[in-house]
Amino acid sequence: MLAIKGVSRRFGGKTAVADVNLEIAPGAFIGVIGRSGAGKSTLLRMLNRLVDPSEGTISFDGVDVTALRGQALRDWRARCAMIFQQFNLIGRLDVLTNVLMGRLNKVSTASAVLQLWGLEDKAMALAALEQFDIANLAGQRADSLSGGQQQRVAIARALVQEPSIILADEPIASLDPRNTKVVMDALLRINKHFGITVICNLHSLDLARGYCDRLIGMSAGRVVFDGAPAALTADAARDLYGLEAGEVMDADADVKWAGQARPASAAA
Ligand SMILES: Nc1ncnc2c1ncn2[C@@H]1O[C@H](COP(=O)(O)OP(=O)(O)OP(=O)(O)O)[C@@H](O)[C@H]1O
Repeated sequence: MLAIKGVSRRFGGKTAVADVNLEIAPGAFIGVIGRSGAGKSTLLRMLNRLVDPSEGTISFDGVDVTALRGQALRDWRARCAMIFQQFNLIGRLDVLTNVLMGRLNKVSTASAVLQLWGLEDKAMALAALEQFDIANLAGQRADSLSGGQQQRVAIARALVQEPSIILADEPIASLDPRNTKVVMDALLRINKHFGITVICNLHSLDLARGYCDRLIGMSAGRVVFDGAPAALTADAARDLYGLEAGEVMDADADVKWAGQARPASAAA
């Protein structure tokens, strides 16, 4: 169980996240939604300690992760893998080596520096690529891939970290609709097939409704909605997004997703 208690983060005089209290059960697929600047990225980045809270605590299975230092902090970051909008791959390296980077925390420092990967690690990395139908790209340079392929490599890299939680910060923001679906399906597969908790910041309300089983709506740093997608009425969504509502809401979204938890093609 991930427990966030009284967490706030200020940058100078600006409060990015204000007094957030949440409990997140293992195996959830959470969508964090809200307009630009609502505090979604800051919240996610605090969970794996890329940013430290100004106040409050974050604990996982009873361990205070806000107090971790050194190796214990590195171990937590490995358990709490992050996926970014811009993929964060090493472009000049091949796909397999990029995925193996997810094993860095599991091998000795000497092996990591010399990039001496064991057969088991390589097999694991290849298996992860196979999960997302891109094992055939293992030998290609990462920067020769399309955005959707690169994001699947990043998801495979996260998977070989053997994480308990995957944090995805706007993972589809730079992708076209076809690749958006491929990447969201990959995250759904990670969640349903491997039971890994996924917490995903999403700009599109339609996607959040379609893929997530719980939505956390943020506004001006505060959590203003927390519930099942079906509980987020069109009026509540308009309150959450204000002037951006038209941009993020499909006019027929309520109808489209009514009684349909997630896209059938995405089933694990
Ligand atoms: N490192 C920083 N220094 C100063 N201000 C920051 C920093 N990071 C975030 N902020 C501010 O905190 C607020 C919340 O930002 P955050 O990026 O968490 O929002 P967001 O909901 O993820 O927005 P977006 O959807 O545009 O990414 C914004 O006003 C932002 O300008």
